[in-house]
Amino acid sequence: MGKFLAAKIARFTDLLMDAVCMVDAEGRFVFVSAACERIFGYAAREMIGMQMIDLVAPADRERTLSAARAIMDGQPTAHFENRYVRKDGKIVHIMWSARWSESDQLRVAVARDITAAKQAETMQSALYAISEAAHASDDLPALFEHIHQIIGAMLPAPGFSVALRSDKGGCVEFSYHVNAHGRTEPHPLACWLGEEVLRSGQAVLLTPATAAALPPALQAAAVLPDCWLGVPLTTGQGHIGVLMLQSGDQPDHARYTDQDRELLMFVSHQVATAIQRKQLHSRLRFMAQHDELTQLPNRRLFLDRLQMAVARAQRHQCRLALLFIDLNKFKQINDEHGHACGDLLLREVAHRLKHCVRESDTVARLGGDEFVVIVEEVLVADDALQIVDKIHQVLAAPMLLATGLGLAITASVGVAHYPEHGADIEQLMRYADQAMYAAKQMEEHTG
Ligand SMILES: Nc1nc2c(ncn2[C@@H]2O[C@H](COP(=O)(O)OP(=O)(O)OP(=O)(O)O)[C@@H](O)[C@H]2O)c(=O)[nH]1
Repeated sequence: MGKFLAAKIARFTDLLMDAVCMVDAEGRFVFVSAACERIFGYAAREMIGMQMIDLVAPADRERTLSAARAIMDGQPTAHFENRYVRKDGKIVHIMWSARWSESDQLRVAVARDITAAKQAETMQSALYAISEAAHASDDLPALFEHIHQIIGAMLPAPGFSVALRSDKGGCVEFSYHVNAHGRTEPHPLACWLGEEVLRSGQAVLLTPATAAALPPALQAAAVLPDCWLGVPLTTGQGHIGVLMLQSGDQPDHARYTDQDRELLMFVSHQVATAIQRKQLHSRLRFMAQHDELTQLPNRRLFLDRLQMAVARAQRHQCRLALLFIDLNKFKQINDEHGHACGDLLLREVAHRLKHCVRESDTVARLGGDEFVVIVEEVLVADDALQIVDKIHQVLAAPMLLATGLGLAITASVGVAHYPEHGADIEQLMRYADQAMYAAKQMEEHTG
């Protein structure tokens, strides 16, 4: 090829969508085609003489240097991918094909900007991962942790919060909150951001440069070197909450950009749907396991809990007590004051029974006016008897119902102890039921 033609071709490389670069043995750019300015943001004259590695994103430097060494050892590379930091601080994803020219002592490389394709791929896999997480997570806290991991793989997210619209009013309640130091109280800035995003329904990007727009009390906090990004969680029912990221003390190029905001907005729809699905699932599960009137565990959940409590007591060789409680003459209350008044009384009884035991013990409603209590870690039989006394006392205190009526009620209580009165749940329940029946007989004779 004549010298004249070669010079012409060199000029045509400016037309290429891909960039052509030449790097010398010391790793400095000696030639860059015009496309480099579009991809890297530096003019050709600025790039010439720069160390190639200085432009590579720090996390990819080691990998890039070892690929460069392999190329210089005579192994041409066709699809090497790494990330560069543009002059404006944005990250670009590049796919390289490169070869070492021994005679020219130059590495000749063609670079393709694959950022858009990479982002689409990232977004696609994040959307898929979020919908998978909605199935794989047992409950909302587990789902939030999953979502934190998924979003943390796309964007820096040492700080991550999900705040949901409170049932009680228009404001937000933090359902998940982690910052770079672990789980702490939400920062006042996070609270403000949550309210602001929910109020406006718009994404908000807070950087130290935008701190002046904040309420004066928060401005000092926002001068920290980190960025905040909040996006609404939107479903068909409107804005159900806010997703917030906090960058932590990151170098400039790791701060959030408008691109990140768009990415998070896009993903947030999937997150909102996943949260809503999980909330609905949790509500359905709660309804299947609890009594609608008193919100206490129902018979099914009680049987599960009793089974587990007996297994635990067996394993640790400790005791437990099972209390069967049946209200006395409850039918009369219904008959004299009406069913609605009976309902209020059952609710109040449930509330009082719960206060007779520890949080870890179970109070359940078997149906009608029958309640049960599982008391774990009972040391001596007397412990359970003290609880029985307490139950009689709390029920005897008149219950001021919403109707203004004050009613007192008594109950018959039967107690079964594990292991003395039964080795399994059937035996224990039979014993407690009989003991309760005996107590009722006694009550009827004496009362
Ligand atoms: N208000 C209300 N009443 C209920 C509910 N479930 C069952 N009942 C009523 O509870 C009453 C239970 O009657 P009984 O088993 O005879 O109980 P009791 O009147 O306390 O009789 P003793 O236990 O022998 O003292 C019945 O009248 C049922 O209709 C409920 O959810 N709400």
